[in-house]
Amino acid sequence: MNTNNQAAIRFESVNYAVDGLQILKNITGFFHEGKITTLVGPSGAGKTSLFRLCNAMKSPSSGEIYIHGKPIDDYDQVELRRNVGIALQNAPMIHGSVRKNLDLPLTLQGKVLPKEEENRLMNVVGLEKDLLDRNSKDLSGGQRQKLSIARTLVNRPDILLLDEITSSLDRVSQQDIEKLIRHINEEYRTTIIWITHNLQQALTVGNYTWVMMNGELIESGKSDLLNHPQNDKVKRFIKGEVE
Ligand SMILES: Nc1ncnc2c1ncn2[C@@H]1O[C@H](COP(=O)(O)OP(=O)(O)OP(=O)(O)O)[C@@H](O)[C@H]1O
Repeated sequence: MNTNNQAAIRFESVNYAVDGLQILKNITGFFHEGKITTLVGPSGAGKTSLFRLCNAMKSPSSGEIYIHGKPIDDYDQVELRRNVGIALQNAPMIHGSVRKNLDLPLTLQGKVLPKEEENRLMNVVGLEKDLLDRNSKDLSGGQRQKLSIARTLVNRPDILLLDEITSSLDRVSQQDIEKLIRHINEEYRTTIIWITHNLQQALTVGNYTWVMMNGELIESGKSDLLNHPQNDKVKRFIKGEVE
């Protein structure tokens, strides 16, 4: 298998330890370019830690990570953070208007986001442009999450890391966000890696899945593996016997 051509991110024997505690253990695997891969596993499995390595917030203790075939250390940090966007569970906002929050990635670079681009991004995520002048604290949970995704898209990342972005939302907003992420994936061919605790969501939105437990990548493949896991630990996790 030629993994280089297909891999947006590739891990080769990656270990990650903090203060002698082994958090990620010998991770080898890759995330398919242009596809949606979900990352599932019990609490504390190491999913968020893996994300921190993907955008170089942290470095592995040993092993190699490649982004589009190039070692992660060969990227300029700023370039890497633009290519690899991240959206978080609680969609953290700065004080002030929706516009101020949307423009933030460019403001931080001393640049201005053109009005047309603001309107386009609001439209992509399905937010009315009238909301731009509202205070971000007045948005609903679903709207905040859409704004957080729009803000991530400002830098046109080709890889998007999503950490539990729907877990605090009601069912309708959750489905709305799922639709939006599928749209972004199809329209821009963005590679999506999505941490979720919702196995049904992993089955419906993901093309592929990684199951992590206790710092290890236990099973990976097409999402359907969640219906027919091979590994006994994964079987127990799916039955809800491991939280
Ligand atoms: N900086 C750190 N110092 C010490 N321990 C850490 C640090 N970061 C993570 N850990 C530990 O590493 C393990 C994996 O944490 P991580 O947050 O990556 O798991 P997770 O799968 O994302 O969990 P959850 O689903 O609950 O968010 C946990 O036991 C956590 O306590």
